[in-house]
This record gives sequence, C-alpha cells and structure tokens, in this order.
Amino acid sequence: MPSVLQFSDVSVVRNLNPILDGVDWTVTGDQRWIVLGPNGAGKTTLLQLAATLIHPSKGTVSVLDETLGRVDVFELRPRIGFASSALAKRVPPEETVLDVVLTAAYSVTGRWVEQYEDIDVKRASRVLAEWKLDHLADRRFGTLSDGEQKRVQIARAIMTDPELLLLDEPAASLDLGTREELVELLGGYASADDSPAIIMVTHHVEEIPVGFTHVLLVRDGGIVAAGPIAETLTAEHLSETFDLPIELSEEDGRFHARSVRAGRSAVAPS
Ligand SMILES: Nc1ncnc2c1ncn2[C@@H]1O[C@H](COP(=O)(O)OP(=O)(O)OP(=O)(O)O)[C@@H](O)[C@H]1O
Repeated sequence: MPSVLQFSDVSVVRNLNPILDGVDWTVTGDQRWIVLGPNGAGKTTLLQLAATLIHPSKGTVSVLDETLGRVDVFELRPRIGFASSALAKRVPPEETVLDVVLTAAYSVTGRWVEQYEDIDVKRASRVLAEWKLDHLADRRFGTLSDGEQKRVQIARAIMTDPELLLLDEPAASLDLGTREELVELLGGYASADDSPAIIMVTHHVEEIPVGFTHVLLVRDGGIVAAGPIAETLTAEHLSETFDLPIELSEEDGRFHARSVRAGRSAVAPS
C-alpha cells in the first residue's frame, strides 16, 4: 500500500525552539491514525504540515506522493480534507449549513458568485444526511450548537472526497452524549471500505472511535511510540507520554484511561 504521508527527520523551529524535532512517520492509504499527546506536544503542528499549511524547517514531508517545497500546494490541498476549529472560525456565521459544505467544492468559505453543479449539490446533500445534518441544511452556521458545528466541519472536509482526512480535536468541548454520537459516526466512517486515510488529533483515549488502526504518541515535539493501536496504545506508553502513571482499559474497541494516583489521593475526612 503506497504512503499518503511521509515525514523524514522532520523538525519545525519557532523562535529558535524546535517544536518538532527529528520526526519520522509514515501513513499508508489503508490506515486511520490517532495522534495523542499532552498540550503543547506538537500535534497541531504535525497536522499543519500534513495539510501543507506550513513547511518543515528541516527534513522532508511528502503528502500524497508530492514533496513539500517542490509542489504547488494549491493543487495538492483539494485532495486533503481538514476539519479544525481554527478553520471553522473563518466560516461566516450567516452562511447556511448546505453552503458551508457546498463551498468546499471551490475551497472557499462564504458563498459568492460561484456556480455549483447539480452533482455538487447532490453530494453535499448526501454528506449532510450521512452526518445527520440534513434537517439543518437551511440553518445559519452561527446558530448551531457546538456538536452540530463540529459535524458540519467534518461534512465539509469530506465533501471533496479527499484522499487524506485530517481532524484536529473533533470532539473537543462536546458533552458526553454529543461526543458519543460523534465518536460513533466517526467509527462508522472510518470502518467503511472506501474511507480515506485519516489522522485524528485528540487529548483523550475515550475519543478514539472503533475502526482506527494506528496511534502516534507525541511529547515535547518527539515521538514516544507509533504503530498499531493494539500493540502501541499501552499504559506504559501513555504514562511516558503524559508523564503520569496511567491505567488503561479497553472494552469493545473503546478505551478508558485514569491516573493511578487519582484513586489514592482522596482527602481524609477531618
Ligand atoms: N508560531 C509559533 N511560534 C512560537 N511557538 C509556537 C508556534 N506555533 C506553535 N508553537 C509552540 O509549539 C508547541 C507545539 O504547539 P502545537 O499547537 O503543535 O501543540 P499541540 O500538541 O497541538 O497543543 P494543544 O494540545 O495544546 O493544542 C507549543 O508549545 C506552542 O506554544
């Protein structure tokens, strides 16, 4: 299976500090990766490289067989779906949900004078239905709940049938029920035979949907462990990643983690 993403000895330096340092990582088309790590570890920076939004300070990044620095990124970007709250902030709040998804066909936010083909409208409507948003098609984006906005971001990212889908913390700030609904939808999408390679950044193992195959654990701009979830997502690796003794459990493909110290730190009644 050919790689869709290849990092070779990649470093990103900001203000003389390496925020990624010597990263080697390969993602193939049949893999769905979780990127997990503490605040400031470098997760979003990894996604920005994969999304061709930034270039490495050192090393080589290849995306969909093209090497950053030697390719017109504007030709590459339509092949990549990217959902993040930073992108969502650029969506005009008065835009309808249907138009937020539809405008992905032209890689713009905010409908202007573009003429959309019937096939684009049909695809947008199908994607909205798949993500349980069809009843909201005519609603203004700015009036949606957080959970609905997150689903619209993902629907927009997959509108163009990308070869690589990048999701930056899609379940952040969601309540339990809304998170579970999203994790279930993501699991169904990731498990489908025709789904693209996916890379999803998260802070929580509870947000890992079934159907994801690999995990990259990052800390301080470097990789702690990378590989198939079954072998790599271990209490030992998580403890090293978060610098905390962590207990991990798994049931039916879903994970739960807690600090081992948490249960022992109860304050005795006076
Ligand atoms: N343009 C920049 N200039 C200086 N420092 C930066 C810049 N971009 C990111 N950083 C720093 O690099 C580190 C990694 O940032 P990044 O956003 O990739 O981490 P993250 O793992 O996504 O964090 P979080 O989980 O908090 O979102 C952080 O310490 C951040 O402050």
